[in-house]
Amino acid sequence: MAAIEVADLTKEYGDVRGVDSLSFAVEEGEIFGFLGPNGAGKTTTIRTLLGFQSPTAGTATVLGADARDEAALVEAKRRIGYLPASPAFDGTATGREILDLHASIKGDERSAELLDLFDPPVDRPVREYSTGNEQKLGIVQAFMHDPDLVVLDEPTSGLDPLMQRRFEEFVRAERDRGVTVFFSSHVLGEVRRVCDRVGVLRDGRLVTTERVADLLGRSGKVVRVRAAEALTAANFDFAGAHDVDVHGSDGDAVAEASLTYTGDVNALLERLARFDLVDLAVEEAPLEDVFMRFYGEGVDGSGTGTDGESARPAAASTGGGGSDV
Ligand SMILES: Nc1ncnc2c1ncn2[C@@H]1O[C@H](COP(=O)(O)OP(=O)(O)OP(=O)(O)O)[C@@H](O)[C@H]1O
Repeated sequence: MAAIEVADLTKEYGDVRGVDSLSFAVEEGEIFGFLGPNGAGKTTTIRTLLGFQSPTAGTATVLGADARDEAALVEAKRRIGYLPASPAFDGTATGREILDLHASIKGDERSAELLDLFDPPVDRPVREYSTGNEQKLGIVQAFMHDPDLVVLDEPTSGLDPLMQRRFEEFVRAERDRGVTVFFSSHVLGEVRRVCDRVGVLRDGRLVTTERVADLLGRSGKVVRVRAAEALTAANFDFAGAHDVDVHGSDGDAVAEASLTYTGDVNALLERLARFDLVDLAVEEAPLEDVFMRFYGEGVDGSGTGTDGESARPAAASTGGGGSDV
């Protein structure tokens, strides 16, 4: 049985479409990343899954419980951990009081261990917490009753890089213990390091669900060439070469070129062997480029779009920079 099953799920807020006919499943014991630009419908999906709002159409089950069946969901939630996008803790309570309350409702198998790891200042009232500390308290709360399924809405927003890495290691270790983790994220580096599979949402619709390894494998390699001779774009006019960029031609002692390559690597080496090479680097395509193809306008969702250039304006509109989108 899948830990989460969503079939034709639609949620409308009056005239506003939250999500539209989503169908996907999250298998037990996997880490599933849920990605999409602002307003794509990630939080809507999560809130509908957990029964905080009812779907307009379609079905969702979590640990076998129908999200519309309150009694079944209450039972299932004992085995579910949840970190909302903006945890709304009672600001007057201390972190410890909040965890104690959670323990009285869902149990406490491991808060001591989690507090050692994430270390929010539990003796202070939450209104004095920084955003990151609030997030750390939320992570402790989500995992302290040792749930089978954990649903996390942007769990690392506000965490410093050290804590982000600690969280990533922790989540992978949880997966290795058999815990299912479903989390939404904008941080592609994190998704790449942590997730087994991803679902990509855009405008309320699922553009793809795919294994991260397959996504990267299919997206090709970034190839950088330095040669002790003039190069022109025509030198790279062969099957599998895209986005060719050549610097330095006649008159320069060394010319450089970069391209994205999606073909057979032996054929690439055969081609490159014709040049007097000074240096060669073949790297995995950055996940940013891969996702921009899905996020960008006019991509059909088949996952085979390769026009990274036309997708870039949409990248800017997501407000992200660096590894965030
Ligand atoms: N309570 C609501 N009432 C009306 N519209 C809503 C409500 N909640 C969400 N929406 C709309 O539904 C769409 C999806 O929003 P949602 O918050 O699910 O996106 P998201 O992917 O989580 O975005 P973000 O990355 O910014 O958190 C948006 O158009 C949003 O404006």
